[in-house]
Amino acid sequence: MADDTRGTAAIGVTGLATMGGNLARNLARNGYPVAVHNRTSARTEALVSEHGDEGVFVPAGTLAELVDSLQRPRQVIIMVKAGGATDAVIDELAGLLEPGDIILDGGNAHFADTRRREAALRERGLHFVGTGISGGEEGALLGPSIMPGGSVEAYRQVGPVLENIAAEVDGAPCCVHVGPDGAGHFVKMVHNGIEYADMQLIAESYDLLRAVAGLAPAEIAEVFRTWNQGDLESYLIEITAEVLGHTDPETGAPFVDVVADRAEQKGTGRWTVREALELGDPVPGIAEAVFARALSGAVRQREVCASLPGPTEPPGEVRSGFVDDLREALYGAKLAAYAQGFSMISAASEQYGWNVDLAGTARIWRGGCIIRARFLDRIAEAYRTRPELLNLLADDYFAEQVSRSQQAWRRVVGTAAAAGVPAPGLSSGLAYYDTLRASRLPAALVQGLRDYFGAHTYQRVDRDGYFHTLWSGDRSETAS
Ligand SMILES: NC(=O)C1=CN([C@@H]2O[C@H](COP(=O)(O)OP(=O)(O)OC[C@H]3O[C@@H](n4cnc5c(N)ncnc54)[C@H](OP(=O)(O)O)[C@@H]3O)[C@@H](O)[C@H]2O)C=CC1
Ligand SMILES: O=C(CO)[C@H](O)[C@H](O)COP(=O)(O)O
Repeated sequence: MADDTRGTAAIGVTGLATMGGNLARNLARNGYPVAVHNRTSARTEALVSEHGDEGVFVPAGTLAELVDSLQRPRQVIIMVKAGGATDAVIDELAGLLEPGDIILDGGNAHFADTRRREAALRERGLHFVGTGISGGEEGALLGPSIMPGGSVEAYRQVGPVLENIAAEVDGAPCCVHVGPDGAGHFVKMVHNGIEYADMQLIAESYDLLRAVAGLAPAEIAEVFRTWNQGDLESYLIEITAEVLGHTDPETGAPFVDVVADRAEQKGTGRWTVREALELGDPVPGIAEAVFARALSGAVRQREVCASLPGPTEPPGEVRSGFVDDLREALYGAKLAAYAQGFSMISAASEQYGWNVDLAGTARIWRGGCIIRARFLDRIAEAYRTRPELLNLLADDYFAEQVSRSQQAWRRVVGTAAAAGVPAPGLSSGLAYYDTLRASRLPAALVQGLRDYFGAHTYQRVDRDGYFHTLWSGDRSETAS
């Protein structure tokens, strides 16, 4: 296919489904002649026939043709299914490329796979740039948020292209070199974890507005539209209003009522929680969101438990101000979820020596990506002024914000419990906040119990060292 165009394309894209096809168009629209390839060539042909007038496309029937059509050093973006498919494409490409060429994986790869791939390709003289890309179909076309990892040298070459096709906020591209090897995919994984938490909190708020305040979906859409004018302004709040305002054309029912109430997941939320457990850095809001999806899909368990009793006292009159309280609770819980995500990135950065710039991360999430939100400006500012900030909620601005919200947040969690409406995200966010601010935690008792049954020892508040009480003896204390 590509004989007459050999060596003419600036960059190649293989994998032309939703994301890769639109990313290729984005490159072409920005003036880059782009070589395009897909395992099933019908996709390549469709892309060129439908969008060939948007720029210069060089169709390739095979990966060898794709590589042949690229200027040196070659740059190839892979946008295929994560996992085995990505390995298969990398293996084939690596055999076709030369030292100094760059492979960029823009799929949702696990960062550990990216570390392995980067090390293996480095041995062969190839650069591997594991890159988080967020923004879905529209973002890929109009400007996503781009989170590239890999070496500084590779970024020097491919970075300007990525910055040109990324979303822009205040004149700055939503793309920054996140750090070496798997840093880009790690940051994208956490982005998705926050995405899970954020959507769960929004869903709980919708549920409360419906079950407690008695509003209809179209009315709730209006509430979200109003909320989107203030501190909560974000892409997810904006599209919540769209989805809730939509009516099923077939039945005339609210769209949200004809969709099965079982949330699916591809895995990045689960990965986030698993990695947080490994790092020992807690992300309860993200974990609750992952578990809430799993529980929604536990259909048989839900069936056998469906007749269990709910609150025996009828819910009282809905307080005036409940909707405002809920806005505050949602805001506070969202801040807690973002605080957890940033803390986790910071922990991984230390563990793997990535030196991730948290302010830069917040900046590139301000546009293009699914979790873009007005308050990311403030998060960027918080980490810019205090890069060593241990928890976002300890930043002066966010401490003030959350202290404004917390009383309403408590009322909402209490109302949800009294009404029997599950609110795991809102509740766990509040527990996270209260745990962080507690002067003394019951972890002391946990330590005592561990020592009682397993001689696991404990530390004391009044002197250094580890101690054990002879629980089944005379209960004297020994230093260990
Ligand atoms: N969809 C989204 O909103 C987002 C997706 N991503 C990530 O981007 C990547 C692409 O996503 P998306 O566009 O949705 O596409 P899919 O994840 O649905 O993957 C489909 C693409 O992968 C190709 N493919 C699958 N198996 C193989 C294989 N063994 N060898 C070669 N090619 C293969 C398909 O080729 P064929 O046409 O021949 O089947 C097709 O081009 C994924 O890693 C995804 O996780 C990232 C951000 C957002
Ligand atoms: O990467 C994304 C956006 O940033 C995808 O939309 C995300 O993978 C969706 O995940 P899931 O299917 O698990 O909800």
